[in-house]
Amino acid sequence: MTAAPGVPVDAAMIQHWLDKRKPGQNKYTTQRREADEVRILSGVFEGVTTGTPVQLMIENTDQRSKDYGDIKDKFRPGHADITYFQKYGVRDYRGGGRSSARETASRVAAGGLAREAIKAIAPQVQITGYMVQMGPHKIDRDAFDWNQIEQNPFWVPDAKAASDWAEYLDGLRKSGSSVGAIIEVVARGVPAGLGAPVYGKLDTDLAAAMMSINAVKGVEIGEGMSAAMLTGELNADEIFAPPASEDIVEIFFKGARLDSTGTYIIRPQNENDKERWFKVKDLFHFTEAEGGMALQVTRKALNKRMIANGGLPIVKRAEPRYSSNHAGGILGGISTGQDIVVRFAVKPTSSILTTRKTITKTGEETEIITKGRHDPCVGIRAVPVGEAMMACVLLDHMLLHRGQVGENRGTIGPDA
Ligand SMILES: Cc1cc2nc3c(=O)[nH]c(=O)nc-3n(C[C@H](O)[C@H](O)[C@H](O)COP(=O)(O)O)c2cc1C
Ligand SMILES: C=C(O[C@@H]1CC(C(=O)O)=C[C@@H](OP(=O)(O)O)[C@H]1O)C(=O)O
Repeated sequence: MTAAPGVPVDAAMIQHWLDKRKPGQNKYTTQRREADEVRILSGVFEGVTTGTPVQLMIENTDQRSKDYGDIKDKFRPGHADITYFQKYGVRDYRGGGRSSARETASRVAAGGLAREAIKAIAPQVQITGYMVQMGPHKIDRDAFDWNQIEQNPFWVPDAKAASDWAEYLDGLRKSGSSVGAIIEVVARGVPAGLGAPVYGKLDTDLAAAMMSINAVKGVEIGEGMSAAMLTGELNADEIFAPPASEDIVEIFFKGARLDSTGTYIIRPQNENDKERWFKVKDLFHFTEAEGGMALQVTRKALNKRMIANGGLPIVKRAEPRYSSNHAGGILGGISTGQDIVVRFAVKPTSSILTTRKTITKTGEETEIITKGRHDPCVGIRAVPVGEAMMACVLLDHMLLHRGQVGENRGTIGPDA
């Protein structure tokens, strides 16, 4: 993939996300053991992207083709064996091969890099995925807790669901069956204005990206399919002016810079006054601005010391408020500034230990059971994959937006 030049990145940052997806971490996923260790082959020099293509490598170390020996002339119902044969005329039975979700490791690696690049442009953006349904079992939205997501093997924001699902999936797994799931991915802090009319819609690209993940059979944005049941009044996300205390103050520090230790060196307008130079360590999210660095705070959080240290304040109106988010953060293909909410459904794993009817390559009817090491619910490991696709699409749209309109955008307020 190609990222903008100057994005700080190293293998450990990418590895963090790969570790969320890698197989064999608990009894609820495939028992294939892969370290999924990433190596950066090109495009990064002295800890930053150079702007040339970044090539990453993850090796397969635990493939076991012999597991597929029994089904080498048969097609697994629900997997891609039959369509690959119909298209290419070659039955490569060694695991899923090109159709295997082993490939999703590379998506997560790319997503790790995309996250770092997004951080450099819009540090407030947070992308989080979680499961909202496994088979017939839904989470309790009233019990939603962001802090729970990392605390259980299913990435579920509801502690009770996590323990109920553990028992449910264990039973299914032991019986040699599998089950489908729904994953929700939310991007918070995305600025309004990403996406373009007709051919470059943000929702079109997000839907395509999510649909391209193995086993995905449905994608929804915001209210999604349920919008069909609403009236216009119920679906309207009503718009309100934000309170003045929420106004954003952008403070520009002329000549400020980030030093090699990750410390922001801020200096007052008077360059000779060395006494008053001060250093700020990672407390605030500064962004690079022409001739210095800028910091955005709410009017409420504005502190006099920032101005005393040479910051030049420009007040911007806060974003409009909405009564609800049926739109899922996208209207007319363009982000509204609200949370971007995408859901996708994955089908149950097709490689199961229960007998199913199928045919052979030569057309005889037969039966099949699929042994080997398979995920009883692919939804679990699809969570980091969905997050990665969200990151890649958002980064693409941030760069497209910047290419077309620069940093300008329509600001709602008295001067509009
Ligand atoms: C993270 C993840 C893990 C998966 N693990 C398995 C698996 O262990 N066994 C299997 O048969 N399918 C698995 N799948 C699904 C197959 O890759 C997928 O069904 C297959 O490529 C056919 O493509 P389609 O379902 O998109 O039409 C997994 C999918 C994902 C996203
Ligand atoms: C290896 C991974 O998942 C694989 C996805 C997969 C499939 O059909 O999609 C089938 C299994 O592959 P194999 O039988 O070759 O071990 C899973 O283990 C991975 O995600 O890294």
